[in-house]
Amino acid sequence: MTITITAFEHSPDGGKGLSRDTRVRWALEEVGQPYNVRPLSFEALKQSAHVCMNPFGQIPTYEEGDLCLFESGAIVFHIAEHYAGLLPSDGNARARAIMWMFAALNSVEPSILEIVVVKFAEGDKPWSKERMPLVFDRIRQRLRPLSARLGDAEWLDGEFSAGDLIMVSVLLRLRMSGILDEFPNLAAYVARGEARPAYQRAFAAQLAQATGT
Ligand SMILES: N[C@@H](CCC(=O)N[C@@H](CSCc1ccc([N+](=O)[O-])cc1)C(=O)NCC(=O)O)C(=O)O
Repeated sequence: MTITITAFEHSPDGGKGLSRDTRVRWALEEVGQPYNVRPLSFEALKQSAHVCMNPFGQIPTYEEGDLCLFESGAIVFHIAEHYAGLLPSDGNARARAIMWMFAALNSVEPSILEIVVVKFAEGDKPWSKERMPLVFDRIRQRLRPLSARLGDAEWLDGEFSAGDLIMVSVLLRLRMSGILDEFPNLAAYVARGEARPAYQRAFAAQLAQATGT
């Protein structure tokens, strides 16, 4: 069945791959599933035609037959559940891969998103300058144990999985902050994710979308 995802018509990052459709594109590329994209303007995001698919008026969404999903983590999980290549067949290994998806979204991403809050939502507040170092320290409190756990392994738990896909896409948001470079094994882990042909194809597709090329 035809798969259609939504993405920004023009991503504010100019195609750096930071918007969350990139992780869905990546998952679809990893499992070899073709997909269409419905690009949306910021105005269209808030229109009823889209809000009926995502009550928060955001991208990405995922349509396949009469299934309609929002929430990039849930979309990647659905893809991983229904197409081979992102979750191990062994039951315990599969459960651990899903555990790492949740860890990325619930234990690591929130502290990283605080950077965006301080920069864009609170940038004009007198206290935002002193808040940023606190945000950075809370991110380090998450990256330290993650770095220790990964050690010199290639991926978080054996073969590359949806858990790594989500974790790498979460850590990519740190690129500009410089914090990732304080943890060389995490920086190398992210680079391994970016070097995957499926990621390269996903990145190229979102860049072409963002730049209209
Ligand atoms: N939890 C949801 C969050 C979805 C979400 O944040 N969507 C954003 C785009 S990805 C987040 C994002 C946005 C922009 C950049 N950037 O660098 O320009 C990076 C990431 C969106 O639609 N924003 C428009 C709105 O809320 O009105 C999910 O994972 O799907």
